Amino acid sequence: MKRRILLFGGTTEGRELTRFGLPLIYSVATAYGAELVRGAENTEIAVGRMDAAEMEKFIRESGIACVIDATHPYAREARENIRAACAASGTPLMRVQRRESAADEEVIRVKSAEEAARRLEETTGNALLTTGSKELEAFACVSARSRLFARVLPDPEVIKKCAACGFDSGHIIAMQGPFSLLMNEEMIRLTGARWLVTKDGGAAGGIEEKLEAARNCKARVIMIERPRGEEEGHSCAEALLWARRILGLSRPPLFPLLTDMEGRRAVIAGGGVVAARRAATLVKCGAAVTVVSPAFAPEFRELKCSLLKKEWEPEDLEGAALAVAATDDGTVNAAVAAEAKARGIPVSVADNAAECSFFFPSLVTSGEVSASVSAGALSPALTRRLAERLRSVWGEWVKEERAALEDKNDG
Ligand SMILES: C[C@@]1(CC(=O)O)C2=NC(=C\c3[nH]c(c(CCC(=O)O)c3CC(=O)O)Cc3[nH]c(c(CC(=O)O)c3CCC(=O)O)/C=C3\N/C(=C\2)[C@@H](CCC(=O)O)[C@]3(C)CC(=O)O)/[C@H]1CCC(=O)O
Ligand SMILES: NC(=O)c1ccc[n+]([C@@H]2O[C@H](COP(=O)([O-])OP(=O)(O)OC[C@H]3O[C@@H](n4cnc5c(N)ncnc54)[C@H](O)[C@@H]3O)[C@@H](O)[C@H]2O)c1
Repeated sequence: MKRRILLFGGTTEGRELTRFGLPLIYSVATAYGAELVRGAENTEIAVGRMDAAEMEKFIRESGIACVIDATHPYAREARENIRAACAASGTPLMRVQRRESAADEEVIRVKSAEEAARRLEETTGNALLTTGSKELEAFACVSARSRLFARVLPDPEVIKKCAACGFDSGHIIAMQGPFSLLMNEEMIRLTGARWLVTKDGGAAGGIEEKLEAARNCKARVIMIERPRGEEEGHSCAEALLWARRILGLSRPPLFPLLTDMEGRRAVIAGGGVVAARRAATLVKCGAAVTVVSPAFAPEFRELKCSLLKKEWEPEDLEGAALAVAATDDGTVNAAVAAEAKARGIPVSVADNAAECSFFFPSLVTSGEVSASVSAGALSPALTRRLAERLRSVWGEWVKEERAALEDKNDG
């Protein structure tokens, strides 16, 4: 049987992961969620909710090599079922989750939809609920129901549920996001909302557009916080790389963007063997290399670069054309990556391929003639082996081809 990835989606991240032609079974709760990924290459769609036992059976019977859980941060039950099914069937699992949105003092933060409803009950004025249909029952306790407008997905089941919760058609906005700032503003105006209720869905959930629209329309925001005690998930890029490595899938080759580093500042965080190897490559390319680290491997003695004996700090990236994060501390590497990206400096992160804005190549040189080897960041060990073979012949080949060209020009 063909080995495939089981992707639990229904979110922006889930949809994003259907774009790469991975062999997927895309599991989604509603027909509407399925509609959104129709036509995705290599993707079979499974509609409907499953409990843990059904998931385990599905995994065992469908040739599933690994599972990606990209369900909504609030879909706690689905997440627990997925975790249990993977543990029971011994299937590798990666959780994909968007980052939490930044705090805003103006926002009233609550723990649950029920608490949001209680807060609304203490207030007056219309409210636009953008928390989705699953949460609607919680708002049934609000006595003046005509104050409430529900923005939900245009799915027949969802509309039925709205009606069951007492929302008549004049109080339902059935539409698929993402919603722009202008659309949010218009909906707040149309409904005369003085309150906007939202979950903390992170950037991909359109939270920024909601918050700004509310500010502009002078509506107050009630935000339902994410369930506590939950670990941060991985990014789509990490999941993509992880799944490709597990299934041994290829990808289009990386495009080697050749850059003139002569005399330009390159900053490396970390002073171990990986840092030394990268420093050597950059020095060979004529870069002015600065290495920041509390300690340095012996390899640095031979290298012409500036050594700053201290822990890395953000200011170290000042004026850099290129950055490399190669400490043995993942938190420091992540901080280097974030700072470089904020400053628009390309950065390679030695312990996390998914966070790289460029990949450090294996460079094979003879004078100014270079070849760059890469295994598409899928197997650095393969890259290294191939580069070593090429290095053993490269100088000779360059010499021979130069001579052949000269013969041709002479003759
Ligand atoms: C080419 C080279 C340049 C250099 O480093 O100078 C290089 N890695 C080399 C060797 C190497 N790296 C590793 C091993 C042990 C592997 C094993 O044992 O299987 C070996 C082999 C060995 O050492 O023999 C471990 C490793 N590497 C990365 C991760 C993290 C991850 O993938 O997420 C981990 C796990 C770390 C951990 O466990 O924490 C990530 C990256 N390494 C890259 C470059 C980037 C893309 C390369 C491409 O496009 O193919 C990429 C994706 C990002 C980046 O760093 O820019 C150099 C060959 C030098 C030469 O000979 O010329
Ligand atoms: N991409 C690759 O080729 C590759 C290969 C092997 C390992 N790795 C990854 O790269 C990392 C580095 O590998 P290594 O073998 O060079 O490790 P290492 O242990 O030899 O060196 C780590 C260096 O980081 C420095 N450091 C620690 N905290 C620092 C801080 N706050 N600021 C600045 N420097 C700090 C240490 O002083 C040390 O010099 C590993 O943790 C591993 O995850 C990458």
